[in-house]
Order: sequence, then C-alpha cells, then structure tokens
Amino acid sequence: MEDHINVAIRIRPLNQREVRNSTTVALNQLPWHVNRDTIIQRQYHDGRFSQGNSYTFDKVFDQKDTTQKVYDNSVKGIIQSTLAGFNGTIFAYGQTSSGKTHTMHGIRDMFSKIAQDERREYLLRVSFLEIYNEVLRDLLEPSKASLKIHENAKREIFVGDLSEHIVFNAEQVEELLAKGDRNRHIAGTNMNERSSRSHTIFRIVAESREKSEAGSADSSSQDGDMDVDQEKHHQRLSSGSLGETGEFTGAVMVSCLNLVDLAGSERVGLTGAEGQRLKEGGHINKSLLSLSTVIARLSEDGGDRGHIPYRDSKLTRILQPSLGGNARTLIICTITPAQDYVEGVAVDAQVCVSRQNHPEQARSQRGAAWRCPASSPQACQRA
Ligand SMILES: Nc1ncnc2c1ncn2[C@@H]1O[C@H](COP(=O)(O)OP(=O)(O)OP(=O)(O)O)[C@@H](O)[C@H]1O
Repeated sequence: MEDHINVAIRIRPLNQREVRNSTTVALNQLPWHVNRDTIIQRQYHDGRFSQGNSYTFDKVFDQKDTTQKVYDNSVKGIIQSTLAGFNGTIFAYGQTSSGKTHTMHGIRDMFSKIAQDERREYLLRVSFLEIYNEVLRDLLEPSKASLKIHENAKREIFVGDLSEHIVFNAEQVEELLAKGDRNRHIAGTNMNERSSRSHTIFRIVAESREKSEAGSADSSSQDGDMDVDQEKHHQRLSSGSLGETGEFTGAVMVSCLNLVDLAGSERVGLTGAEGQRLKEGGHINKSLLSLSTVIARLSEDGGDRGHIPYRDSKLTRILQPSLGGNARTLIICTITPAQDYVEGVAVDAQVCVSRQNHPEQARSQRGAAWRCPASSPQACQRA
C-alpha cells in the first residue's frame, strides 16, 4: 500500500424497500453504472438515459462483490501495514442505510483473526468509543460519565478515561465488539430499521516485537489466569531488545488502527425523523459537514490551506491525527444504487474524489508514514 489516502466505493444491492419504492428505478435502469474503478451517473430525462458525471476511485466494488473481496482488495494492505508498525485509519462514510455498518462489521470480524503472525508476537489493546449528539461515551464501560478530549504538552490528542482492554485472541476481540455494539445508540428510521445514531471509533493499539524462542514457548496460555498472562506478556514485550535466553529479538513497535463507523448523513424528508431522531440527525449532519469541510480543506492546492477547523466537532477533533497526521487512511464510501439517493451520492463522491485526487498534497500535509519506535500511551494520538 502506498502512503497516501485511498478511497474505495462500495455499492450495495437494492433492498426490498427500494425495489418496492416507486421512485426507485427498475433494476436494469439504475442511476449509476460501473466501469472498472469508475462510477458513471446515468441521468433520466424525457424518458431517456444519458451519461452524467463520472468519478474514478482507487477501487469500486459493485453489488455482487462480497465483504471478503472488499477486505482482500482494499483493507488487508492497510491492516497489514498497521501490524508492521504503521498507523492506519479505515472509515466508512456515506448516506444513511448505504451499508457502512454492514461493511465495517465484516472488516472487524476479519481483522480479529489476522493478528496471528508466526514471526512476531503482539500485545493488542482495544477501545471502543461512541460520539452521540456530540457526547463521548465509552462503549465498553457505558456507565462512565461522558468523556473529554485532552491535548497534552506534546500536542498528543487523547480521550481521557477511555478504557483499554488487552486481548489475546479473536474471540476476545469479538466479545468486546459485541458488547460495544449492544451499547451503541441505534434506532429505526424510514430508511433503516437499525440506523446507527452515533459515530463509533474502534481502536486497536498493537505493540509487537519479533518472537523469541522463549516467547513462542510460553506464549499466552489463553485458558489461564488472564491477569497473570497479561502481566507476563507485557513484561516480555517491554523487556527491550534481549529475549529471556539472551538472543536479539528486535525493538518493540507500537501502532494503531482506527475503524471508524460513521452515522449516515440523512435527509429528513426520507428518514421521516422527528423529535429525538431529528435532534440526532441534526448532530450527525453537522459533524459530517465538519468532516467534509476538513477533508475539502486538506485537499486544497498548495500549502496555503489556512485554518483547518478540526475543533468544529468532536469527530474531527479525535480524528485529527488520522486525517492530518501521519496515519494511512482508507475511506470506504458506501452507496446505494437507489434513485432516491442520487443527489447525496453525488455529493459524497465529490468529497471523496476531491480527497483522492490530491495525494501529493495529502502526503505533504501528512508527512511520511512513520513507525512508532516505542510504547507510549498516547503514541497513536500524535498529530
Ligand atoms: N453489501 C451489502 N449486501 C447485503 N446487504 C447489505 C449490504 N450493505 C448493507 N446491507 C443491508 O442494508 C441495511 C442497511 O445497512 P447498514 O445498517 O449497514 O447501513 P448504514 O449505512 O450503516 O446505515 P445508518 O447510517 O443508518 O446506520 C442492513 O439491513 C444491511 O444488512
């Protein structure tokens, strides 16, 4: 994977409601069609279709493509580079009901199985955060009061009091994911029976070093006492460059991966939102607008981008190191081919294309991708 931002589009199949909906065109007359990694808008006018705007991306996955294919072709590289010591961020962006959560769940499940490397041993710490109506909640310890964003003297941005959990295997990751999902705010809208009403950031911090003979031999007895295992594992990882038998085992690397599932942008007329749903929708749209503004500003020509309004929303503030720092980023823009969404999809595509077509600026703004040389609690928040 190259060290600039990658953008992939995933088109989901029409759902039953869209097939039934009279404003959705018939299957063979979808308002978009795909040619390799370009999506081309088809405009319907006076009973005829003509070709509209077209947008080219790093990858376009169409209705038939599985999440496994998305993973293999777009996601795996960034995850592997994270495990090799580079920071990474993957986020799902798109209209409500376009398939963000569906895609992100698939990716998370696949990720949880890959931190098994014969040559390196890992200490993985995970946290799961929700931004709901601009309030931060710890999805793994939801009884905690709302959390605050801090910046320390080294300009590292972090969320205070966010719990981190050490995991040894895929099952533990899955348990935490399921727990967090149960605590996430969701609600039914006209567009999606289980619409995510919040943004979530699932963060995995990976500390790793080359396996030593001794390390492999007593590696994480997963059925044993978890506290003792964690302590032993952590001591081994942080014991420096010499293994227990005196052989060189390499430096500890720390990197982190953010999996960001954004709440979808919504149009009140389509979602039928009112009351609390309307208030949530307002917050969702406002923070997505500020994310779009930050993305657009970062994509502007030259070094004179002026002020980048990261502080306009909690989402952009927390993601600041991922967007403006050194992390590698993959944006998966999910879209539905339904006619109702054409307008929103065009806006999303423009945001994503403008982001993608300026890799040089993105790179110079972000600096070269870097490896964290050593463990630090805020290592992954460095801007
Ligand atoms: N690629 C896909 N293949 C099959 N079904 C899909 C696909 N993508 C999404 N779906 C289905 O479409 C519905 C909406 O998807 P999902 O909840 O992931 O949307 P979302 O973008 O996260 O929406 P929101 O922003 O409202 O939370 C779900 O029932 C989901 O299972």
